Amino acid sequence: MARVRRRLEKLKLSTLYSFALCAKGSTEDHSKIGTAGFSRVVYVNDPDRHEEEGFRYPRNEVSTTKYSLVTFVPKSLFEQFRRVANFYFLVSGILTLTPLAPYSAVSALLPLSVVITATMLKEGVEDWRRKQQDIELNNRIVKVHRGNGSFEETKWKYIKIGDVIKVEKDNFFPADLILLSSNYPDGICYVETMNLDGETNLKIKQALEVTSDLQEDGDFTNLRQIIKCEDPNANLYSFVGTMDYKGMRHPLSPQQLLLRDSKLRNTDYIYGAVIFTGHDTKVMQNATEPPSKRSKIEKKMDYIIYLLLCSLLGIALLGSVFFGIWTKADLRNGELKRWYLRPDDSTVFYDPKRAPLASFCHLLTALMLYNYFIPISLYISIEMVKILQAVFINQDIDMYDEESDKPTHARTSNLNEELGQVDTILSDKTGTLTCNMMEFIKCSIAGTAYGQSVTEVEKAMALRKGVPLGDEIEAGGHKEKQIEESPHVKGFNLKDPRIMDGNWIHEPNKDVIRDFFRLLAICHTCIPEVDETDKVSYEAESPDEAAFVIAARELGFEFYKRTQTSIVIRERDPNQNVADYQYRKYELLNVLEFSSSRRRMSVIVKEPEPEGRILLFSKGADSVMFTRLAPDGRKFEEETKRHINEYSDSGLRTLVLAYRVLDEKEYENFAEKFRTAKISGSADRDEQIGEAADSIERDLILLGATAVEDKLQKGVPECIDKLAQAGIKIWVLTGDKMETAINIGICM
Ligand SMILES: Nc1ncnc2c1ncn2[C@@H]1O[C@H](COP(=O)(O)OP(=O)(O)OP(=O)(O)O)[C@@H](O)[C@H]1O
Ligand SMILES: [Mg+2]
Repeated sequence: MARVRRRLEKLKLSTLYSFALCAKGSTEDHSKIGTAGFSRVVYVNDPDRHEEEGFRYPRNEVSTTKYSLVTFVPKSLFEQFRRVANFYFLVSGILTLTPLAPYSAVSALLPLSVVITATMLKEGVEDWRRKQQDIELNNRIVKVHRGNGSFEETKWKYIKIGDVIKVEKDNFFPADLILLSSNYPDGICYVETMNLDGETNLKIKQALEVTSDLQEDGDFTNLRQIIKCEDPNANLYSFVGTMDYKGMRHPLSPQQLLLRDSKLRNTDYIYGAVIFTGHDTKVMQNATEPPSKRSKIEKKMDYIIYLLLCSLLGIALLGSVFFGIWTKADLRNGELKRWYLRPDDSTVFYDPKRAPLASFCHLLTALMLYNYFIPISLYISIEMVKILQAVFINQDIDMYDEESDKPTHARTSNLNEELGQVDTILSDKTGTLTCNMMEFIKCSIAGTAYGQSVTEVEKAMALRKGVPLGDEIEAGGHKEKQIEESPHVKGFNLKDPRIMDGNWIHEPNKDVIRDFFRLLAICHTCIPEVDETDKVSYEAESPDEAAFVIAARELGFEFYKRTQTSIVIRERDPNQNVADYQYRKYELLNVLEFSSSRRRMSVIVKEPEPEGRILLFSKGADSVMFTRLAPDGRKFEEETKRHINEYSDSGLRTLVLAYRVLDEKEYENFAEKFRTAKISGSADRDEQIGEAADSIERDLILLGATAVEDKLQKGVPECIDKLAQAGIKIWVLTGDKMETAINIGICM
């Protein structure tokens, strides 16, 4: 559900682009920078100055408990007496203190206090556990700069705004930080945000180029920076701010923001400046007080108790009325026919005129006498049943996963019975139902379809139609030979002798094929990692993009190196020895980042000499890309569209690739507009950036389309089948093309 919520949030934030990896120096012309809306000022490496200047920021100590020592008793008592029955027992308990009580007050108040104490104890224990967690968290250790380049181990709770801290591999960030540098020369680091959004793929963050050379402890001795940024808010995916450093103002984006509760991975260490602490951090801003969940049964129970209460009142009322009438008659006649009804032989009631009063007092007594109607142990026994149910659930061997050695875990026993009442399941698709391991399986280049592998959806459909999965199956509208499974590279399953092993050079449209794979090798935000044997692997935020760079590598266009201002690709000469490489260094001018609302991303690069052209490479959803083609860039439009439809019918995720050559003048115009938009602090900054990007991503020339498969996880179809048999509806959320989604749905 958290992921679903995040996604809805993502949709809402659709206009917030973050053009973070923008490569060109953005430091010029800082007179234009506005800082409207940036009320938070952080003096980096000078934490004491905030107080002197009158800025009050919270401490980094956090508390997630519901109660404190002082509030525990009143607050939890209040919670207890919000339950109807408990409140009723309280009232009737108080009444037993009066002389009207038919029994001693102890016998009414004792059981009530036992019930209340037991429940309060349970609350207290749960809250104590939370407190222990907080204490553990607040006392974790991190290295903080204490002047003269020395970093001292300090407890998390003592961290202040403006501190420079050093976080080491596999540790959590103690507060929200601005990344200053890492052990990598280009200032990148990898972050796992599982605690924030449940995603397991690593995210890449990158420091500003001006700070990324602060590589050693000693470099921080005289460091002075002023960061101005937005106020604390709960939005995990947006951040704007500026950093004044070395006499220049630089824009900050989510790319430099490291969030509390995320974890540093695959990076030895990073240096960061603290900008939000404690309850100001984004993750704490997101934490709402856990609502006390009430199951349907509990709500129904309240109704039943009201009903019982009404009957009780009815019975007591009826009894009292007759008591009044008969008593009056008896007293008047002086007969003692109904001796058992006669009021006490006291002066107050022993008078026929006082019969109504006697009757009223009888009502109160009756209410106390009959209160066993409402069982006081009701809540307790239901609580016990639920605890037992939770124990059974935890021990259920059918719900134990051998692979990960994990049993089920009932985190809250309040809602057990609700499990049987579920009628709709909302689920995320990518990564939840599917493996999130993209495989490049087909592509359409210059109107020709390549790739003969068979997708899961095609197999499922063939099976459904009763077509044997033999030599030939109908796939993608034309007959294809099914090729034997051979061990293949992870992320790459394109099988087509026409383009493999450098054979693409003999294809009629070889120039388009070359541009297609160059685009795949350049237009993305992946980071390469070269090992000792010169083998390249990739880290990517988006698994789709990882599949693209792997495909490009397998076909001889290896994305080899990325700096903030360049991309190097290593091309294998198709005519020559495999070991022969040609290095092509592209100057990276701008990255127009992907966002869910733009549904596309672009990269602007300058080719190496002799061509030296400025190129815009773009990839995105067919719905946005086809409308952006130039009239003379639509040569392969029809075939490509047809192939895309076939791919989506096979349940593949498709993207359209296109490019454009920019002339110098046009680029300069754009670059100026884009730069101004990026460093502006004004409210419509994002629109300005969007507009600038929009103005250049036009008149594109179509190259082709890619098709990537994301297999369903093991057991998903069976599980969904079982759920469907139980009459449970399933809603799946995805950003895929509709046809792809439908076909995967059918496959499920
Ligand atoms: N890296 C990318 N570059 C360009 N376009 C992309 C990229 N990733 C996705 N798209 C396009 O943008 C559309 C929306 O993608 P988005 O990633 O926002 O969907 P999503 O909500 O994440 O769904 P899913 O979880 O299935 O990926 C996709 O249909 C795709 O066509
Ligand atoms: Mg996606």
